[in-house]
Amino acid sequence: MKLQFAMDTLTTEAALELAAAAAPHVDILELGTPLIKSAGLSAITAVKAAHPDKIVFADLKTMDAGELEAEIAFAAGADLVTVLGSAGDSTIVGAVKAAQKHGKGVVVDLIGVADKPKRAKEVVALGVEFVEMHAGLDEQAEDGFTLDTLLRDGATAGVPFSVAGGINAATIAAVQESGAQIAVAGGAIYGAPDVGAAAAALRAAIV
Ligand SMILES: O=C(CO)[C@H](O)[C@H](O)COP(=O)(O)O
Repeated sequence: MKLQFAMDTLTTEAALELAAAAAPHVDILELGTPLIKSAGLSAITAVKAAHPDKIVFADLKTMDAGELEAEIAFAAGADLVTVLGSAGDSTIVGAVKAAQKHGKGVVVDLIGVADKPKRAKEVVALGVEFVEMHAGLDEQAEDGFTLDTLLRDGATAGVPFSVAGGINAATIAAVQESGAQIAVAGGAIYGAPDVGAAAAALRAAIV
């Protein structure tokens, strides 16, 4: 299972600092949606330039204009971009078209989608690389939140998937057991006093 570090910060400088500390322990460096909104596409270029050996993931969460939004992120250096699963098929197909042009990939984020296994199968048939079984920061803060539903949805979808939803050192083993190809961790790494050590601990928990 690969480890993806979601850098939910607001400046390119902060992202570069986080990436430098975590990079030895992670496979994928994600520029979080707030970072891209705050710093712009140049943040993608800066992270890719600093870490050309890593997969750079631009969490665009595109809902419309799929081809255009994916195109500008790939041109800026992204290897993977996200489109929302609640977007129309034509938006996803547009992003896939841009990915094919650049030899890159599209990930569909299933945040907010009620029937995640059903939508996962549909979007993989449209040509996306994998889906993200995702509970966002707000959903994680709701009473009674648990990762279990996401893990069950991933296991039953029958397509390649990642999981994101507050994964930490205590829960990453369950993510791996669910069959996920990628575990996404944000707060557990960037919120730790020692970012490198936190990333290393998550890596060590993957068997
Ligand atoms: O995309 C996101 C929020 O929409 C986050 O980057 C994702 O949820 C991973 O961060 P965390 O591990 O803190 O949940």
